[in-house]
Amino acid sequence: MKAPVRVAVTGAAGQIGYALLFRIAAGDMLGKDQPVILHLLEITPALDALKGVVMELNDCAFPLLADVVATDDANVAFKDVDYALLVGARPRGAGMERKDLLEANGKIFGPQGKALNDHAKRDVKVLVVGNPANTNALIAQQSAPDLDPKCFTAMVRLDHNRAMSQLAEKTGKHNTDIKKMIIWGNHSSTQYPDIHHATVDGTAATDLVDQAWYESDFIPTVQQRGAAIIKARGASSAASAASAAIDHMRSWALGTDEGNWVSMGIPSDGSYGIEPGVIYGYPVTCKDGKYAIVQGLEINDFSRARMDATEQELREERSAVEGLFAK
Ligand SMILES: NC(=O)c1ccc[n+]([C@@H]2O[C@H](COP(=O)([O-])OP(=O)(O)OC[C@H]3O[C@@H](n4cnc5c(N)ncnc54)[C@H](O)[C@@H]3O)[C@@H](O)[C@H]2O)c1
Ligand SMILES: O=C(O)C[C@H](O)C(=O)O
Repeated sequence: MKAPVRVAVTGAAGQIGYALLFRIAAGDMLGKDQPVILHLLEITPALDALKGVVMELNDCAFPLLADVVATDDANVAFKDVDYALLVGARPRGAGMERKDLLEANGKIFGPQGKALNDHAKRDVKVLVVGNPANTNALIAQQSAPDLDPKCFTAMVRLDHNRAMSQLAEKTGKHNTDIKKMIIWGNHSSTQYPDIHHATVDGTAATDLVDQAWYESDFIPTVQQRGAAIIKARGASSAASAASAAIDHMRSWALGTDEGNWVSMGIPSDGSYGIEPGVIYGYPVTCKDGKYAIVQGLEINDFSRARMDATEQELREERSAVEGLFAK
């Protein structure tokens, strides 16, 4: 049996937390041979609710769950952690854009970035889920000067999965037939779901669907899917968000499949002409616990305009939060 690894989850008593913890403890994220110690962070008023979640985790008698730490202190929650899923943040309501949450949520991520800087393992893998995820990840990263910026990522995997599901439905195929989907940019309504490199059961996706459907149906459906779920459910996505978080971390830790890639929000290194530093959705392959941007893809004018628009939004969000980077 492997030695246990430490996995921090913030907002552990929230909706996504409730859909996430039990799957991590069951081995869905890091494998059925990897014991985990869960470190659960909540705000003080939610500690009673968190106690109930811990009771339920214990009641599952998971073979892989080695221990649980439940706390309202980020310094305790991030002590020696190998993985950190930063979920704890307010969700948006109907009629809001995710960036409207920056004021309420941005201030959470400076102190948490600093606590990760001071206490986490030096190769910690951080996934920010709390919205607006890309810019919150930037705040955390900028507040952790002693950690490699590559430790910090934001979730666009839910968008990636949504895009695969839409394309599968349209072409009458299964999700598993879709390869090489891309979500470029921000987890927001400017994100650019790009099918120019995608294949469906080995055939180029662009040969199977027409431009009108791509432009006027597929792209807006994927961009607006979060809002559509809020409208239908009266609450933001939770189980699908938790599932995407599991997928993101599993790909990063255990690797991507040969001949395929996934989308991750990562600090831009300037690839594809994107402003260095902003946390931008890119196609990546993962191996040995590291991700690498897929290079050399041909970008046409249609894609370029959309990649630039979502980059512009990320630059604007960055300008709005520079005061929130913790020293
Ligand atoms: N990136 C994505 O694809 C994606 C998808 C779905 C939801 N989200 C976002 O995830 C976040 C959480 O959603 P939810 O539905 O679980 O919300 P929720 O309100 O059900 O739960 C959030 C939890 O976070 C806790 N919390 C608040 N501040 C905290 C802090 N400083 N430290 C620790 N915990 C804190 C709250 O007490 C609450 O229990 C929201 O911002 C939502 O918009 C992102
Ligand atoms: O849309 C939201 O606010 C929640 C989440 O980011 C989603 O995409 O479902």
